[in-house]
Amino acid sequence: MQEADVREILSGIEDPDLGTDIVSENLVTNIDVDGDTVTVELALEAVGSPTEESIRASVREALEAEGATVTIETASDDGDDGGLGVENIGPDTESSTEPLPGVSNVIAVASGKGGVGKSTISVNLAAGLADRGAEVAIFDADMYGPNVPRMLGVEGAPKATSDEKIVPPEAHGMGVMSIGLMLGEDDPVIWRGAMVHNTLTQLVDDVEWGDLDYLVIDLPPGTGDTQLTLLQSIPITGSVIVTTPQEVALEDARRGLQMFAEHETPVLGIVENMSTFVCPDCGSEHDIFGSGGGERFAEEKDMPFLGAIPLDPAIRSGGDEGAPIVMAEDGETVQAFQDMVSTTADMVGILNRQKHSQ
Ligand SMILES: Nc1ncnc2c1ncn2[C@@H]1O[C@H](COP(=O)(O)OP(=O)(O)OP(=O)(O)O)[C@@H](O)[C@H]1O
Repeated sequence: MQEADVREILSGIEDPDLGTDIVSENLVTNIDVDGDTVTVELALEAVGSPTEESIRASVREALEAEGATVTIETASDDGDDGGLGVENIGPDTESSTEPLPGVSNVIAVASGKGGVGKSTISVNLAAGLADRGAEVAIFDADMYGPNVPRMLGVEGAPKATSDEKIVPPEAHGMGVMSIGLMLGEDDPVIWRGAMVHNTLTQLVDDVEWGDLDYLVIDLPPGTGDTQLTLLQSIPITGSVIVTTPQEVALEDARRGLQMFAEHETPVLGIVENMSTFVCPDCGSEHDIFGSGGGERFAEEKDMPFLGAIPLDPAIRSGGDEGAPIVMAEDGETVQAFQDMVSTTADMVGILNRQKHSQ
């Protein structure tokens, strides 16, 4: 088999989302043929995305059908975009700077309104991605309610390296950094506000994140200065907007969306949290905050809907005990979170592949 034959075979494989073949899309970044052994490098970066898994599987299948022994490498395999000689991929191509070296994707989780479950979604999204083998860290930028350490069972102050970088503590295989780990519990809220401008950007820069597939950032609720500072200072791949089905929360989500639009930050989609409550005693369904509002909102705004998470006391207890429910064995709530993780990773993949094909 020659390189040209491999290219020919691969040009018969279609990207299920973009509708183009993976060769014209520039997804195939290198082909190496040694007798019957073929090594293909693909510019796939969204670890945990079922669609990207299926593209890998199609490549393998197509080449194996021609009798080749196949190795597939992706940009994320060595945690280092440069390692494959792949240039100009990933979310940072347009900005040309890479403020967070070694970080492939930055997902910001936002909400217009407090208390809608933004931290819960951030923690379960991050843990779900890590569970699929991705290198993940989570940054809790919510200085008014820094819940992430508790939700992941992290205590104590982070350590520092000799060159004064902060090493985030680990939980469930993820690095966890939080303003909450730097602040005393009794520090006044007004002081927290004053810290924002000075420290937030620096804090992200000063942390030794290592090579990451995903950095998940739990933004403070609302659409104010803090959020803007973060959006301006970090190359965000895309944001996840969390809302409840309730009308007031949707109104705030609209404002959140406006903020992202003004800063030209792509939105990955909308998550509806605290959707239907299934009574554990009688099994009947109750729409305590309404239902379907998030999905309708996503439709109205022509945004992807990333999933509906039920109102389930097990989510709260998992959060209180430092054990994100997405990692539990089974059940409808776990499945709802798993689906949200899949759809979000798929959306990250689409954004990256779109950029790559341009
Ligand atoms: N789907 C759910 N079912 C049951 N409890 C939930 C659900 N989502 C979140 N909670 C609980 O609601 C509370 C608030 O959630 P969380 O802290 O994630 O919200 P938040 O939007 O990040 O809040 P804040 O605005 O304070 O940052 C927590 O106790 C959490 O465990």
